[in-house]
Amino acid sequence: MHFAASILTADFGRLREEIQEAERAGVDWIHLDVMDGVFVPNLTFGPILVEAVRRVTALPLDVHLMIVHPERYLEDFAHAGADHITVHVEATYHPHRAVERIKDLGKKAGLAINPGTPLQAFEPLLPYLDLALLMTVNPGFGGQRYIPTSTERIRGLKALRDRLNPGCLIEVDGGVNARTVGEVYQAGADVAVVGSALFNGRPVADNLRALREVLE
Ligand SMILES: O=C(CO)[C@H](O)[C@H](O)COP(=O)(O)O
Ligand SMILES: [Fe+2]
Repeated sequence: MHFAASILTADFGRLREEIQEAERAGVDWIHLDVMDGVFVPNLTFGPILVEAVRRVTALPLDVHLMIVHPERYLEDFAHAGADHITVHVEATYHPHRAVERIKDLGKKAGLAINPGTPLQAFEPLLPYLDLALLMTVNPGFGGQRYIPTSTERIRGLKALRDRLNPGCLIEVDGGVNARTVGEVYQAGADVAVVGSALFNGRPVADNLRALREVLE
């Protein structure tokens, strides 16, 4: 399983050090949570920060857009250095158009769904996706508890993915920690986003090792 480190709960006053520590610890991707205060009840950052992070790491930048009408900003995030761009199916009238635009920009395209959205929302678009992101908390904040019914949804998504697009990665986001990572992995996740279980004041390497030990 791959780990995408979400910087949402990192110390932004020492973001360079936090990211470089995560890179040395062996995380696979850096996950950037973009929030607009409309789609979710929180505000974070935009392309300027993605560009700054691009300058401090060579790891793939996995940009999770929690913003309404994300098509307005796809080009900006692509130019800022995003490698993967994920939009929410609930945030746009035209998710297929957004996914095609991301691929035209030369980036890997992801589609995300909220915990309250039926899995079937993935069905028409799965053949076009590089990433299918399943939210396992309500988007907006780090450090929330994993919603237990998500595990069955991961299994369902894996069945859909295996049938419609075996090359698409299943990414799970929210509440992944040493207590939940085993069940997320067994249910079929390829990538786990981890925020507060990695950036919490303790060394990132120790935190990542604790997650990997569960999987062994
Ligand atoms: O998209 C997100 C929240 O909307 C974050 O990626 C997610 O919450 C990660 O943080 P944690 O691992 O602490 O749950
Ligand atoms: Fe996220």
